[in-house]
Amino acid sequence: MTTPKTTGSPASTGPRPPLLRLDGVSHTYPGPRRGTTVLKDIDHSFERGVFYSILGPSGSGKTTLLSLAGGLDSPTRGTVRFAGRDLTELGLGRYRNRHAATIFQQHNLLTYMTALQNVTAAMEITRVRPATGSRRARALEVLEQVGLDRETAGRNVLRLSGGQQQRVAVARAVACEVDLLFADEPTGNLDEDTAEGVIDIFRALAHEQDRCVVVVTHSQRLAARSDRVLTLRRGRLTERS
Ligand SMILES: Nc1ncnc2c1ncn2[C@@H]1O[C@H](COP(=O)(O)OP(=O)(O)OP(=O)(O)O)[C@@H](O)[C@H]1O
Repeated sequence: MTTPKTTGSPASTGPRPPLLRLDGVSHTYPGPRRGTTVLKDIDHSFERGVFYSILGPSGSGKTTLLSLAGGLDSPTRGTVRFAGRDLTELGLGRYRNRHAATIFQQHNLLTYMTALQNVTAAMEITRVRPATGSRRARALEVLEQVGLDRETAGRNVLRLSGGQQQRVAVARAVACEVDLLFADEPTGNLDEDTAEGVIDIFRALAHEQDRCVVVVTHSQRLAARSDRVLTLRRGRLTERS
């Protein structure tokens, strides 16, 4: 998947906009009185080639931030821009199908499909054309990378353990070859070795394939292996120097 090189008029020659830019982003969930404001006036850029982690206490709004950045919801105030284009103008569905993949805490796998079919179906939606071989072959390769062999790949996802389902979700997002990959606690259900393997994949996506990877986590270990550590607290996002 490629990022549009320019925005605005074809004649524009200014510097390239950030891959993802949040400007004045605030988010309030409806509720009694004025509702609950979870995110407050967040300004931040996410760039290619960088693996970010976002830490923060439970309930601080990490998942909310990820859902706005991943185009699953729109902020109540402010803008989210992909390569300079407002997501509402680009279309959230189009953004999710072409440019951003999210690994959810609940995996969100299609439960009537096998692990392999979950990966190939997502590749079809994002129109991935592997450099060599078929989508099926590429899907099996990525599943293998996350430690799932052919036999496991051919099983219905409901017949997999929680950790195996999590790995299918990681493989599905990786195989989509989009510019931005978001993940909510992607190593939460995994043993140490498998978790390290998943972190290795995220690092390689950022550093070798120039993608942007943003991971929400409670794991200091994962954060220590990311390039930039952000902290969300009381609705504000700050970067650890
Ligand atoms: N759909 C919703 N409607 C109303 N309130 C919500 C909704 N989703 C989340 N919240 C509230 O927003 C706040 C932030 O939730 P969020 O899930 O973003 O936090 P988090 O930092 O990801 O938490 P955790 O680390 O426990 O997963 C919480 O107080 C939560 O109860």
